[in-house]
Amino acid sequence: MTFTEQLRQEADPIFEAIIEHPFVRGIAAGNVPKEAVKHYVKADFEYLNAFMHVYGIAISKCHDRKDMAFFSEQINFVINSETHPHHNLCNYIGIPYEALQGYPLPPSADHYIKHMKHYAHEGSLGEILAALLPCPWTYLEIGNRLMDEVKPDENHPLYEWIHFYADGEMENTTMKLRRHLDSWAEGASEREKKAMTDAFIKSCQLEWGFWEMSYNVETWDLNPKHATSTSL
Ligand SMILES: Cc1ncc(C[n+]2csc(CCO)c2C)c(N)n1
Repeated sequence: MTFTEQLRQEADPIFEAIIEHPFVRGIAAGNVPKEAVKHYVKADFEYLNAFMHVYGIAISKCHDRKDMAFFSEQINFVINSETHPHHNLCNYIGIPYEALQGYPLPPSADHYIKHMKHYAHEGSLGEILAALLPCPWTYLEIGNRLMDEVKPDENHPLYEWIHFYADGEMENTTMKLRRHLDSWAEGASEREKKAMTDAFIKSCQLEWGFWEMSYNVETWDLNPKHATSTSL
């Protein structure tokens, strides 16, 4: 079994919990509560900014041009393409995308980006890859499962969202990250493999937490003053 196959096996209960999460079930049924979608898009816009920062730091740790090119292509993909599913969600709730940008991250999303930035600043390239991988991998599996289960037609309000994540590009990104991480793991010590596993499993849990945060419209209830600026 490859290293990333082992990671996937260990994280299986979390992947299942994500697929069964009420927000994801709502995407399947085309009836997610609009407040939850609004909360998700606000947080995800900022999450994607943080994700690009992490890719940028990953580039600074690469020695190989092929790896630099991969991360730089991914930054382009996030800027130019990850906006499509957001536009689909904005159309679904009838709110312009621009109105949902520049908000502070709720606690669980804040935790997730700080977790990734921790590995970006303190970790090896292997640890960064492990922290990043659940992002495309969980979405790829959501997309594939919803395509199989729902087989949405163009009248489904979240048709584009589902198609976007079930698309070959998501598979491609996931496979490239996996291959890179698998080859890194071949030369890694037991201690580093443990750190990479920890980074991966926590990112999977934080992916679940992001759906939960959106569905429950989580806020910094007890400390509103500190929630007034984006905390990137
Ligand atoms: C919380 C959260 N997790 C994952 C994604 C999906 N996603 C974000 S960036 C990216 C490209 C990776 O190179 C993908 C697939 C999301 N939108 N929000």
